[in-house]
Amino acid sequence: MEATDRQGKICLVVGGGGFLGRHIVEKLLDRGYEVHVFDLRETFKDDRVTYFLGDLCKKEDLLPAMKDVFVVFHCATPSPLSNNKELFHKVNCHGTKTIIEACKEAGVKRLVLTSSASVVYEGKDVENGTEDLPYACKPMDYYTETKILQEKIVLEANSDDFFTVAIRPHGIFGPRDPHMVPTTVRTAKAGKMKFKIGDGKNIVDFTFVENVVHGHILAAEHLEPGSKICGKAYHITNDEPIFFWDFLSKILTGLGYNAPKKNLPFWLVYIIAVILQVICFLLKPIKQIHPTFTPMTVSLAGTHHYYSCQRAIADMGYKPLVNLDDAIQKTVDSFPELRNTSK
Ligand SMILES: NC(=O)C1=CN([C@@H]2O[C@H](COP(=O)(O)OP(=O)(O)OC[C@H]3O[C@@H](n4cnc5c(N)ncnc54)[C@H](O)[C@@H]3O)[C@@H](O)[C@H]2O)C=CC1
Ligand SMILES: CC(C)=CCC[C@@H](C)[C@H]1CC[C@H]2C3=C(CC[C@]12C)[C@@]1(C)CCC(=O)C[C@@H]1CC3
Repeated sequence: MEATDRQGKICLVVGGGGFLGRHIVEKLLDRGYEVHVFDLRETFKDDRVTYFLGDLCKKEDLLPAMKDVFVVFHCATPSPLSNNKELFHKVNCHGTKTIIEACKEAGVKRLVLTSSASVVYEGKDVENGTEDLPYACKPMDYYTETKILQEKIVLEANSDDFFTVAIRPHGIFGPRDPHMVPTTVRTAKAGKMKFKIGDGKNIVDFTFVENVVHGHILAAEHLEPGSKICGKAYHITNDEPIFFWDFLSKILTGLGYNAPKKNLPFWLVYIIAVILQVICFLLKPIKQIHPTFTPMTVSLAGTHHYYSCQRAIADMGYKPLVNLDDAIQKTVDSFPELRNTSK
């Protein structure tokens, strides 16, 4: 899309106050779009942005933000590492249906959903997985369960006059990441990152946030009547699968922490995670506990899960803008507050 074509076009980023959302906002502004943000919380101020505070589950909150909007980016979610079944279903399922209703009522024609490559993951190895893989029959957590339902809702809404597409990133990291890097450092500081889970040879995709943003904007600019991307899902990765524990080690050593050297059997850690999950369930009426090591996170740490992005390359001309080594360095440099000062 030419620069002149973008002028006057309004993009709405639902969840634009979050990690990925704010990076999408910044890139849209750089490319000359007018940008609205819709979020529960105002996490930043920018005179170029019109910020709407509200709950995406309420159509009356959404409609004012949708006036004259060219495309909606929906990247809102409750925190993926929480375990609130009701909230996940409310926001990711009911909320997404509400966004679609509001789009149609406001005359918005385009919706780009941030889905997740994890919609096909159920704790077993996925090696160079394509978008044709079936959805997970037994999702490992409520987050994944609702991301599957959410993607189905959005892709099924695609029609001759309402164009939808789902972007499936995997393992997003980068500046202002609230999940990956802070959790890794917190786990290391707690002395729980001394061991690799499994043999340390499981290969995984980690995707730099700027590449995820690039995939989203490419999709929005290809989302036209008759386009082959309409109603489809696309993996967006760095296209550089890496040993999971090599990636974490680069992040940890880059921030001055020791990388795990020894190995623990995968099955042993997984059984401990299951026992922890049962204990947390029994304690729920007394105290909400969110352990870092859950069956899901342990599986992610001990199995292969990397995906082919050939469909995005072929259909949208996607190409990662930042390679993994540069991305890791940019990320480490962006977290001075997480650096190990005790060495
Ligand atoms: N972080 C990762 O590694 C991956 C994330 N994703 C997807 O990327 C998207 C963005 O994720 P992150 O930026 O990491 O999450 P985040 O937690 O940083 O941002 C989510 C935003 O959604 C907003 N939100 C939540 N409920 C809302 C509601 N009811 N109304 C309005 N706003 C609401 C939050 O306030 C927050 O600003 C999500 O859809 C997630 O499923 C997909 C693959 C990997
Ligand atoms: C074992 C351990 C404590 C590792 C520290 C890193 C983890 C916090 C991340 C490693 C893989 C990440 C991941 C996600 C969240 C953070 C990790 C578990 C997601 C679940 C985030 C939301 C998604 O859509 C899928 C991601 C898969 C990878």
